[in-house]
Amino acid sequence: MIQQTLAIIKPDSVRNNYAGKILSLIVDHGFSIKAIKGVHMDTRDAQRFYGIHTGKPFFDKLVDFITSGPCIAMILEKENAVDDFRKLMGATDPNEAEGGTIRSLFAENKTANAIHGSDSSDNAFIECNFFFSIQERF
Ligand SMILES: Nc1ncnc2c1ncn2[C@@H]1O[C@H](COP(=O)(O)OP(=O)(O)OP(=O)(O)O)[C@@H](O)[C@H]1O
Repeated sequence: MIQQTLAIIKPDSVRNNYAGKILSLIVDHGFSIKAIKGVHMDTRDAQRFYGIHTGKPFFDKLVDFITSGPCIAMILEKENAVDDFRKLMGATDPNEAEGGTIRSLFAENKTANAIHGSDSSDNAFIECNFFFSIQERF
């Protein structure tokens, strides 16, 4: 089934000049970039985007990090996009990420971990609409 997912190249990747390499990996793995834009989230945006993690011990650090610089937000499309992109990202902690994944190659640590991808098709729809106005539901 063709799906869309929301990806964010996080501020550490932009700062480290890894965005181009990450975009190439994404395209080489068969994802079409349907929409793309630079975003610099403020604290309110970040608290809303990561609302599900409110109250967790890492929440404030996560909000500080994601607002620390510009990101690149994208809608990616392909067959089975949500799960396939999670595989391409690798585990949240780069020390546990499988070789060849974006996080194994480019993440610094569990907070500065290079990339975000939606974790379900329902969340993909919500997250794509957070950054872009989309009509069609995949
Ligand atoms: N135990 C933790 N310590 C520090 N940061 C964490 C921890 N767990 C999650 N995070 C941060 O919160 C983000 C969202 O957590 P989540 O569990 O949704 O991870 P993920 O699905 O692998 O990553 P993402 O949502 O960014 O795609 C993670 O990417 C990471 O930066």
